[in-house]
Amino acid sequence: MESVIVAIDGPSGTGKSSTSKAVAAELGLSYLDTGAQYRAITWWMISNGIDVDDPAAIASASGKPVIESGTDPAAPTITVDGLDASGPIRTQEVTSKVSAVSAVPEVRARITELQRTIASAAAKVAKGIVVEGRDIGTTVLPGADLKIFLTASPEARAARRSGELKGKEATDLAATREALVKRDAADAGRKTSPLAKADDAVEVDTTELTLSQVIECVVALVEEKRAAK
Ligand SMILES: Nc1ncnc2c1ncn2[C@@H]1O[C@H](COP(=O)(O)OP(=O)(O)O)[C@@H](O)[C@H]1O
Ligand SMILES: Nc1ccn([C@@H]2O[C@H](COP(=O)(O)OP(=O)(O)O)[C@@H](O)[C@H]2O)c(=O)n1
Repeated sequence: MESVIVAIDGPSGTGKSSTSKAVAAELGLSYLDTGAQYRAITWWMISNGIDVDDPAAIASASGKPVIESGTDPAAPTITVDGLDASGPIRTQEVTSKVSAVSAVPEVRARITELQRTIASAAAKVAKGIVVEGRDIGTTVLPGADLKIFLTASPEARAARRSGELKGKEATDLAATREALVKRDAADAGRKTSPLAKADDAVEVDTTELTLSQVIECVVALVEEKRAAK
């Protein structure tokens, strides 16, 4: 069977990671979380004292960290210079600074190249890959076999996110919603490969859907594409 490349994009909290992981696991595909890569480079910048509001400083350091992603959907990994970054990349500090770092063109060029290398390797040696992010369908893999753009209301997304944060870092729903809307605006408003739906992407509004329903819908779309290949 030929390999399949699936691109899943959308704003924060629409269900990209949970859906992508489950679809990849169910169909025996690899999985790549590109947001984790942008978070990892942001974590490295913070840890190395680089001012995230100084795009020139970020650009000149952007080639330094070695970022590696493990693509098993059952146990995805992310390391920076060989160190496990899976915990530190989820802090509120990284979340609040990632949009500034990911808007720097040199950062995007470097991470995009890494993503394309991982996707083409998976297409050669495995059944294919599900890649999730913001610009996968538009910029990273414009030739993907299937492109999905997930959406959901800001209220639903904030409720999902604050449910996750409970017990970890105290935050209320309004603050979560505000931070999320601000990040969407930064991601959609940047010059280089902004968050956007590709013209040929299938849009799925997940506001009123359960996670299982979204997974089922995407699995059906992938199987349809595979059958037509
Ligand atoms: N359709 C859904 N209904 C309810 N909760 C969902 C749904 N999709 C995802 N979630 C939950 O919302 C949170 C954010 O999902 P996630 O997959 O991390 O989104 P994204 O990767 O788009 O930011 C997770 O806790 C996840 O379990
Ligand atoms: N393909 C991508 C993926 C993420 N990103 C950036 O990385 C950030 C974190 O992405 P994420 O997918 O981990 O975010 P959540 O949806 O999990 O909150 C986004 O807000 C973007 O700034 C990007 O610019 N391009």
